[in-house]
Amino acid sequence: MTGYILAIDQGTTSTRAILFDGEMKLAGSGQKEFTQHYPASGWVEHDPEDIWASVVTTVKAALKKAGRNASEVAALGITNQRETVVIWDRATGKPIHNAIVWQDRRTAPLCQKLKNQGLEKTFTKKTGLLLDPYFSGTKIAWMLDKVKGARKRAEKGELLAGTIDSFLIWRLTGGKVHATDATNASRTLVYNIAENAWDDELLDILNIPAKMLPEVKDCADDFGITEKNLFGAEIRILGVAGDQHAATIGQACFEPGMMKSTYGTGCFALLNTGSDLVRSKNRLLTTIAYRLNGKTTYALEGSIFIAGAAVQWLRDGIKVIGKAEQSGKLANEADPTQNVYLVPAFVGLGAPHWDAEARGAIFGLTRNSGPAEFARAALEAVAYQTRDLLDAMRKDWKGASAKTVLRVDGGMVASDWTMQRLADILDAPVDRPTILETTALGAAWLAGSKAGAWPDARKFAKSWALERRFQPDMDGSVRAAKLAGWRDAVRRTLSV
Ligand SMILES: Nc1ncnc2c1ncn2[C@@H]1O[C@H](COP(=O)(O)OP(=O)(O)O)[C@@H](O)[C@H]1O
Ligand SMILES: O=P(O)(O)OC[C@H](O)CO
Repeated sequence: MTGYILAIDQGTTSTRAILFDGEMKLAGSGQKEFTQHYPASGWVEHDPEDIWASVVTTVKAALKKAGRNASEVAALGITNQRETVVIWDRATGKPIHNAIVWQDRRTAPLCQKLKNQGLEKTFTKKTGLLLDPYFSGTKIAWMLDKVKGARKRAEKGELLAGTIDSFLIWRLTGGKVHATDATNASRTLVYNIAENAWDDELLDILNIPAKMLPEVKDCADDFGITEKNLFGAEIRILGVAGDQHAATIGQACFEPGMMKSTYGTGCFALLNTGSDLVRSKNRLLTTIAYRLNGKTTYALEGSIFIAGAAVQWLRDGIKVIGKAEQSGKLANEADPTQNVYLVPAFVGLGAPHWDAEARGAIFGLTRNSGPAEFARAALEAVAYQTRDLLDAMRKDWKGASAKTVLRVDGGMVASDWTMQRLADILDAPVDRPTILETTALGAAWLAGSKAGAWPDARKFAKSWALERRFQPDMDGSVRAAKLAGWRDAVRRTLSV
């Protein structure tokens, strides 16, 4: 057996396949973007066939780049965009509808109806989540309601449901395995995170037949074997985790109190709380960080919907930059005496506000405000939002000490300006590792350690290497004034 481990990172806008060698170094990779479908305002869909095709193509590309065969791969790990959900035909493997993506807001009326019935407490107590369209459960209910004959067929056992990992496992194993892992299950709104089981009462409320749901396994577990004809040899699937959970593992945040934040399209911060299932009083989510050898580790999560997407807005929306990497330089040119704030509620606000109806706003414009002030406001918004999450985490759990160091990853951490401003606003150090593909690395570690080809968690954690630490360097009174301005801007943006 060789130590080559393959990771599939199935993200919101693209799929990446990465082959790591026995030294956990990148040996080859492939990436493919796919089409985003916006069939109505606030709706976001993916064609599951596009996703499947991108997976097959990128795996082949990664093997080819590395000059390796599938027979040399000891194991495969899958990590995926979370909450996005597919329903497919058990007999043919064909989806009955496009995948409904995590960003999709179509089930807001259903969530409101359930809230009006006083059910949010029940959902939160059992799942650690909130009644927001973000999560999979109401999306499954919507498809069962709207696709003709779907609920009857689901009741007869003809249809299967699952998050993207589950759909890929079904396809990769040629329809032999219908499974998911505990982290993906914990994002569905129908999984009891204290009992580690699908919850009959919640399934009943949403009218979802239990028989359409996958078996829930540990993150490092036996998820079946890929069909030989796909990649030329069978590969064992031994690791699965939602992308933010895989990044937590890839950043080696194995100890309670450790925290990572990933800055891609959105920003997702996870704080490891160990075996403590912390119930947030500040509208953070409680989630399963990972489940290994039957032992569940929990996390508090703050989810921000717009981070790098605000940089895309600078580039594609108001066209003040040509490339994302120009944003830091432009922000650096902003007039320090102007207090311009952007609240990027383009698709509502996530944690800790959860305001689906709020929309983006900009405050503090003067006749001198221009592209530089807009760029600074967009980048600073990411720092302010992370600060709001950290404050909420500290209020919720004593283990989140004032000494918390943030480990960061994702496309946006390439911006030194943003990382420095993040440290300044958090008043805490920000650590950028040498390996930025932490999500894929986390999935690879799950599979590699299960295969016995990669080191255990303790040794893996020792291999984490710092590229640069950003230390806070802002006067306390300046920080306080800036935070007061931000909080005022958010107050004026909220819809209620
Ligand atoms: N140098 C940079 N400065 C600021 N933002 C950046 C920079 N490079 C990339 N980004 C932002 O990072 C995001 C891409 O990160 P990535 O982790 O690939 O996202 P995702 O996985 O969500 O598609 C984009 O929104 C882009 O605007
Ligand atoms: O695909 P990403 O990296 O934008 O992550 C999406 C998150 O998992 C959504 O919860």
